[in-house]
Order: sequence, then structure tokens, then C-alpha cells
Amino acid sequence: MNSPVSDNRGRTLASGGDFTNVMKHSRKPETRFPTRRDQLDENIIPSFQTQPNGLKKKEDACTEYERAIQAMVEKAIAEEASGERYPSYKGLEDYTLLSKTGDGAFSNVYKAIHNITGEKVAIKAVQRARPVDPTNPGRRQGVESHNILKEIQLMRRIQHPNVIQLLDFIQTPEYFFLILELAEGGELFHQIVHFTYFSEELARHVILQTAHAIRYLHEECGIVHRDIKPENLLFDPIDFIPSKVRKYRAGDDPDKVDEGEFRPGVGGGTIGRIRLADFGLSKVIWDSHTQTPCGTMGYTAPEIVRDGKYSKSVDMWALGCVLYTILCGFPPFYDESISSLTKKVAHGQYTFLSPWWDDISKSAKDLVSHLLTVDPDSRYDIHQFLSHPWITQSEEPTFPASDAPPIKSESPFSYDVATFADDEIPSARTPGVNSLREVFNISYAAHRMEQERLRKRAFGGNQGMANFYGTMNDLIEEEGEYDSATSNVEHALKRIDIANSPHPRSPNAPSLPQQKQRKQRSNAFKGFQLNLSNATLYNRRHKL
Ligand SMILES: Nc1ncnc2c1ncn2[C@@H]1O[C@H](COP(=O)(O)OP(=O)(O)OP(=O)(O)O)[C@@H](O)[C@H]1O
Repeated sequence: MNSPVSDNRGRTLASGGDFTNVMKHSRKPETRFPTRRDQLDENIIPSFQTQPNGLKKKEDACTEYERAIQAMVEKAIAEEASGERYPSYKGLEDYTLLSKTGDGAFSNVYKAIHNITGEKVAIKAVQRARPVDPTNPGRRQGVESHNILKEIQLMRRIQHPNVIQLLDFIQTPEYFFLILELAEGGELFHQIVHFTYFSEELARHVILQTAHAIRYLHEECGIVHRDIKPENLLFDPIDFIPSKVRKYRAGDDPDKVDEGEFRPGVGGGTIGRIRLADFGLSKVIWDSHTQTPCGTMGYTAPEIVRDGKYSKSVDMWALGCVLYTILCGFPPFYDESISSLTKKVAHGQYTFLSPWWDDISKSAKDLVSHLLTVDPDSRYDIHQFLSHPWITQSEEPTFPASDAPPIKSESPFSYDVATFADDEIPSARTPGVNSLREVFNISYAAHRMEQERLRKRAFGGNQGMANFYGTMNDLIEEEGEYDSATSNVEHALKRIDIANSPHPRSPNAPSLPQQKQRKQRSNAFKGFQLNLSNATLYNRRHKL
């Protein structure tokens, strides 16, 4: 095991790995910003950041460039001014935190600006696991170094326009800081909830870029992401251009938010470039330098090749879930009960629910069906996906997967068909962010568990071989990872009560123009409340 490597400030860069060249794009503060320390005033603001450190600099020592950057930093702070004060993390003195963009059990993600360069970044601050206190033994709080270092090792191999890049990495005794490219638009999740669903053009724009990221990871880096979901799909925003002509689908709310004009090659619905994030669950399946499966040193046993294919197929299944969701506004698999949801995922029980799927092209449905195919051997790989007529926009006929559901499925759930008075019409059309997040998390974890079970079963027949593969390469995951998938489900379940989770939007009475527009479109307005087994993941949409 290598000894820890320290930088010239005495910070430990890493233990147990080759971190002398920490990152491909390594910009160790000293090399990236060589004169920063000299430039800064000695009296760096100690505790909470009330202004960027750079502002304390003596005026007369400022160059024009530095003044311009300071103005940029000040402007960014003023624009973001939420009144919230963020902790001043030791080790992050070069940055001013502008806003919080995400948080987890042991991590917070901030939008930040570099005080010297004016570069906007995202900073993921991950709390390190504390040493066990002998007087208070119990679970260690925080993230173990090997987990975060694995994520960093993976990320440093990656450079693609559709993947968030790691710019820098800083360690202190209490935190790991991942300095990441910023995706200003935030999560795709919010756009799904905002627009209810995406037009086929916008859905293609989103999924195609996601697929380019996956192709790059699978084919050029030998990495499987294993956590592709709308929460981990971020985007760069573009200007919104209102639709010249509004297009409605059957089942639409008349006051569905306008997605705006779609501009080919640019985007729509404020969504420009898609950026895949969060490599916390990712895994290397082959070595991109040696072009061989990990650790096999030239062995290419069919089982190993097959295993790599299985791992990739998990990402393809996830791509299908995302495509399904963005096309219609609700996820393919849902059940209030975890065991039923797990069964549905394992058996691929989903439907193209009428009326919401009625106006979506057959070609799109066929493509979804090839991704949500239960058998990983038959599921589309990334090349088949990229050459499908719905993606290439060719007129070629398309065919459903052999286990595809009928093109038009009446709801297996109970519907309440109701007529709403004008002032009763709710604004809720798609499951709220929280419900959608949880359903995704649970069904992804359930799928990973199922794949893991299948793989274990495949190797189970030959224990000797399983041991052999287990020691010779890390294609076969450690028990811990199986456990983490399982505990993901348990954790998600403990945290939520999907059935009673409130919708983030409160039902608003429609505005007067909306009421007028609705009256013009339909005198007898009818509403559907999609009531999923009386559960809470409901969709409320209205049929004209
Ligand atoms: N580069 C970025 N630009 C903008 N926002 C980001 C960026 N990276 C992360 N975020 C925000 O922070 C959230 C959490 O990030 P990330 O998923 O990497 O952290 P995590 O702690 O691993 O989360 P989880 O526990 O959900 O896996 C994202 O969903 C997103 O909202």
C-alpha cells in the first residue's frame, strides 16, 4: 500500500493510490493559481464568508484584471443573494459559496465562484467518516475515504461534453471537496415536474445526449454508471422561446406549461446541454489502458465478457426508465409496496397507459420496449439504441420487443373520472419531485438487486469458478455493494411514505385567462384522477 501523498501545504492528497498526478485535469491550487496566496491579504476572513476573500485585497495592489474578476465575484454574489449564510469550510478559502444546489446524508453541493479566476463551479463537500469513538461505539458517521477516492479515480478518467468533469479535489481532515464543472440548470427532474412531460423532440434531445455520455463511458472508459436517473442528469440552461403554436396531447391539462419552441441542436424547455453527474455507484468494468476486463491480464473468459455486458445493460435499462418518464411524466414501474414494486421491476411489468401514451409515436414506444426488456441479453445495447429509427428520425418501420406490453393499455388502476369545476382544477399533473425521486431510487435499487441475484445464480453453479473470478477481477462486485443496493431500498423506504408524500405544488385555482382558454376548448371539461391503487403517486390530468 502506498503511503499518503502530501502537497506542499501539508494536505494529504490521498492514501493508497497514485495521487501524485491526482487528476488528468489536475489543477492543484498551487499550480493552478500560483500567485494566489501572495496576492491575498493576510487577514483572510476567518469564520463565515460574508464577502469573497479576494475583496480584502489592498486596492492599490490590484491589477485591472483582478478588479474585473472581483467585480464578477461581487455581481455573482449579488445575483444569488438568498440571505443564507454558508459555512466557511477550511480548505475552501479560494471560493465563495453562492447557493446550495443539493444535499445528502453526508454531502452538500454548492454553487460557488473562484475568487481569483471568477470561474463558477459546483463544490461537493463530503463529510469524512470520523474515527470510531471507543466511548461511543456505533455506526461511523460520514463517508469512508476509499469510497470517495474510488469516485475520484473514476472521474479523473472522464472528459466528455455530456459528463460533468472533475476539476479539482481537496482533502482536509474533516471533508473531501470535489470541485466540479457547474451545470447551471440543475436537475432534469425539476423540468419534468414543471412541464409534466417532454415533447418527443425534446425527449430525443435529452436522451440522445445521455446516450452519448453512456456510449463514451461504456466504450471508451470501460465504466458503467449504474445510477442513471433524472436526478443525476443536469443541464446547461438556454433561453426560453414561447411556442408559436401550442400542441396538446390527449390527456393534457389545458393549462399545461408551455415547453416552448424546440430548436434542433440547441434544445427547448430551457434545456440545452445535458450533463451526467454522480459517479458514486459507478464501476470500472475494463481497463481503458490495457483494453482488457479489469484485473484479468488478458483473460477473456466468456463469463467475464458476459458480466461486463450485464453491467452495461443496467445502464440501458435505466435509460429506458428515463425515456419512458420524460415522454409521459410518470415512471414505468410503481407500486406502493416495495415487494410488489420489486416484482414488477423484475418481471418488467409496465404499460403504455391510455390516454397519456395515445399520442406518443409507435416508434418511441417500440424503442422504450427494447430498453425495458427483462432479459439483459435481448435488451438493446448502446449501438442498437443509437441506430434506432426514432433516434435517427428515419421513416423505417419499427418493431416492439418480444416482451413489450400492448401499444395501448387501459389503466390497470382505478380511475376517478370526475368533472372539475373551474376553480377546483388542480395544478398537479405529474408526481411531485419527491415521489418521483423515491420511485426512481427504489426501482433502480430493485433492478440492481435483481441483476445481482441473476449473476450470483449464474456463478453459483460453479463455486470454484466464482472464487476464481472473485479474486481475479472486480467485475464481480463485493458483497458490500449488494448490501448497499439493498440498504438503498430499505433506507428509501424508511425515509418516505410514498403513499402520503405531499405534492410539492399546492392546487392553485387557474388564472382567469386559463379559465377562458379552457372554456374555449371544451364546454364539458372532464378530469381524470389517476389513482394508482389508491396510492399517492398520483397523476392528475384532464381529458378534453
Ligand atoms: N456539477 C453540478 N452542477 C450543479 N448541480 C450539481 C452538480 N453536481 C451535483 N449537483 C446537485 O447536487 C445534487 C447531489 O449531487 P450528487 O448526486 O453528486 O451527490 P450525492 O451526495 O452523491 O447524492 P445522492 O446521495 O443523491 O447520490 C444533484 O442531484 C444536483 O442537484
